[in-house]
Amino acid sequence: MSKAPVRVAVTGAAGQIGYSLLFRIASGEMLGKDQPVILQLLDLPQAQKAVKGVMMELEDCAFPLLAGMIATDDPNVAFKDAQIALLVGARPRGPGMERKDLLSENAKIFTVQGKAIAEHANPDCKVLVVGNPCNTNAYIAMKTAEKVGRIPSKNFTAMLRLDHNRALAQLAIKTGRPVSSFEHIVVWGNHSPTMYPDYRFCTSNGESVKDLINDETWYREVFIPTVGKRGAAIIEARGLSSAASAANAAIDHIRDWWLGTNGRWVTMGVPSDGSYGIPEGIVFGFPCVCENGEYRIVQGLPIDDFSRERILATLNELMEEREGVKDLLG
Ligand SMILES: NC(=O)C1=CN([C@@H]2O[C@H](COP(=O)(O)OP(=O)(O)OC[C@H]3O[C@@H](n4cnc5c(N)ncnc54)[C@H](O)[C@@H]3O)[C@@H](O)[C@H]2O)C=CC1
Ligand SMILES: O=C([O-])CC(=O)C(=O)O
Repeated sequence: MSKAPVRVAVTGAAGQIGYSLLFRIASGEMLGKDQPVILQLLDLPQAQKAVKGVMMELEDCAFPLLAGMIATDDPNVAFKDAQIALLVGARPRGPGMERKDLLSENAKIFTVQGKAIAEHANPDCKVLVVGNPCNTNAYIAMKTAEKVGRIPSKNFTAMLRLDHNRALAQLAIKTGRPVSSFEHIVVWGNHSPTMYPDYRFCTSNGESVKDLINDETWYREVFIPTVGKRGAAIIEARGLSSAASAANAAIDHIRDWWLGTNGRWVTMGVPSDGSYGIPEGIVFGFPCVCENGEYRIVQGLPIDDFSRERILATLNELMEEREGVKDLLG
């Protein structure tokens, strides 16, 4: 017997990430090739015509797993009974803008959507915030939802997976080894240039990547800034922010959370439970493993002086962002 469809809400459905994301969800790449889905698409009133166009193309793919879809500009309708909510819709960064510039503009969206999720979504809804600044937007949605109290706070996550994937790609290029040979990369902190891609635990076919590369200057002066500033480099090159790679990372994040990682580490932005001294509730990139639809922060990793400094820098930025939205949260 076929499985009951899973309701997946996607905001910003008419946008460039939406255009890469929706087709892959409908084809089964996110929840599995035997899992039907119903897409619940949210966008602004002025984007409804474009959403209809995307739905026409989804129809034309004749995806066997696409069990239904709706388009709406009402968050209460979009999140109704959703088991997964992908919050993509927000204004993206243009050339020369930093993520901070987006903070106040996009923050309001996430109070409205956090409340709508809390009131209408499935009580175990898994939320991934992609729209930037994604860590703080996830924090805003979580805090707003906490006032209603139906959805566990730990279900509000932010997308650090693109940074994780970017770090893997840079290591593969540097060593000439396949991406699939690497394990145990971590990207700590904020999805911003302060993030800390940490290769100290990373192995390739069981060998230490740090020893293999054996070049601390490359690590500190090339690898870390290349990964941290990759978003800006894409904007510079394309004139638009990353979209297909962002959609791919969103698929990876939810797929691993939903189906498990078999012990592999993945980076997820999750509300801190106090691990590694990160204040509770701050949405922070941590190494996680996923099993049975739950994630768990990998514990007990040693933090040396350099790492402590980097982790504190990205934490301080997140604390400032939190301070910046305090008034919105009442
Ligand atoms: N966390 C990450 O790694 C990444 C995050 N991003 C972020 O993802 C977001 C979306 O990027 P794109 O798809 O390229 O942008 P886009 O401008 O192409 O699309 C955004 C869509 O969101 C819609 N939208 C705006 N406000 C909305 C609201 N209140 N409710 C529902 N829909 C709304 C717009 O109408 C538009 O259709 C941006 O914030 C961008 O910075 C992008 C790449 C990576
Ligand atoms: O940099 C941006 O604004 C888009 C983004 O988050 C990324 O590509 O990492």
